[in-house]
Amino acid sequence: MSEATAPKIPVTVLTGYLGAGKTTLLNRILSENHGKKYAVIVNEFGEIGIDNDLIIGADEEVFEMNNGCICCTVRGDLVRIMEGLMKRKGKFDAIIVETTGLADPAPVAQTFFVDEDVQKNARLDAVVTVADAKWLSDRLKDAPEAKNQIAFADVIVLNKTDLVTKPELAEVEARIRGINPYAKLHRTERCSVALADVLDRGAFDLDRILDIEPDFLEADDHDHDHDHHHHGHDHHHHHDHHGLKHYHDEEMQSLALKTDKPLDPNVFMPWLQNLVQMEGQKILRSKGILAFHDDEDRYVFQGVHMMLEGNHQRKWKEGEPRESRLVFIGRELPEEAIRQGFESCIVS
Ligand SMILES: Nc1nc2c(ncn2[C@@H]2O[C@H](COP(=O)(O)OP(=O)(O)OP(=O)(O)O)[C@@H](O)[C@H]2O)c(=O)[nH]1
Repeated sequence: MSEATAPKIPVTVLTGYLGAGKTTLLNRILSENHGKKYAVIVNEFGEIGIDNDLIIGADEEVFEMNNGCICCTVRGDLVRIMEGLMKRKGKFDAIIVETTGLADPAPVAQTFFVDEDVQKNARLDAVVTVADAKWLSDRLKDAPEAKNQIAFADVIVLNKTDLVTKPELAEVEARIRGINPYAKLHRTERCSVALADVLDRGAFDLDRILDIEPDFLEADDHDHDHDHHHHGHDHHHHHDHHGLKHYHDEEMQSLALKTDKPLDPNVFMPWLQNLVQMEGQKILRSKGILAFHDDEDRYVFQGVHMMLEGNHQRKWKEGEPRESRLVFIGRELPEEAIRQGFESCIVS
């Protein structure tokens, strides 16, 4: 097939606020028996890549864009990775981009319309937003990214229905519908949706997006304004690319910890539980891969506010450095206390 008539590769943008279930959905997609080859691009907030390690699916190629939101700077990265993938066209059936929970999906979606090379070869199939039934209502009050993620969605996976009552679920669904009445919505536990409900939807609706963002198709250059808005006590950073707004929550911090010495599980687990119990309002998200003393298996933990989950994931591989890596994401993180607490869990 000639370049001009070759079908464009569908791209699914997977978004949703911190801890909503994006990686859970991605893993579900990748581990199904779909017979397709996906390229996955992940973008993480925080200095140490942990998500990359939590994505299962041996066959997929995972490209990592680290540090920061997919926005003015990281978008260059996205374009570069996309261009690299296009050179290997035919090797992939589809591309999935998992954004950080703090990314505004608008500039990501925009890349597929304003970058000429990308636009020639790929088409945005759908923006799929995972919404956390337990925490979304709170985040709609204090995180503009969360609202934009809902507004831009073609498909919404309203996840963690197990953590809320029926009336709470109806309430959060009504809030979502107030922002986006159009998206197809699926209520899920552990993101259990049929693949066909999220992939190859042909759902991205440019006209609707132009209603929300009239300047969506304006290619931006480098002269963006930076101004600051105060939303209540929160401080957000707002770029205006010829009218296309996207936001950064400048109070959001990430704290990464690392050690190559083993941790004592009998000290670490109570410390972590106590920490998220006490500071779970400020710590929105935590996760880590841990090497415990006298333990042949890697331990993975995940936290969203004060809720924690953890399990042994697999054996440490031969030659793999037995290193513990953790990240805490939140506002006003008690950094010193966290560092000291962590140090005290190291077996000396
Ligand atoms: N109770 C409950 N927990 C869930 C559900 N879905 C996912 N989780 C848990 O929520 C946590 C976060 O899930 P992830 O899939 O890592 O969320 P994410 O959106 O990729 O997180 P970030 O990439 O850090 O923003 C994990 O501990 C999951 O096991 C659900 O339906 N119910």
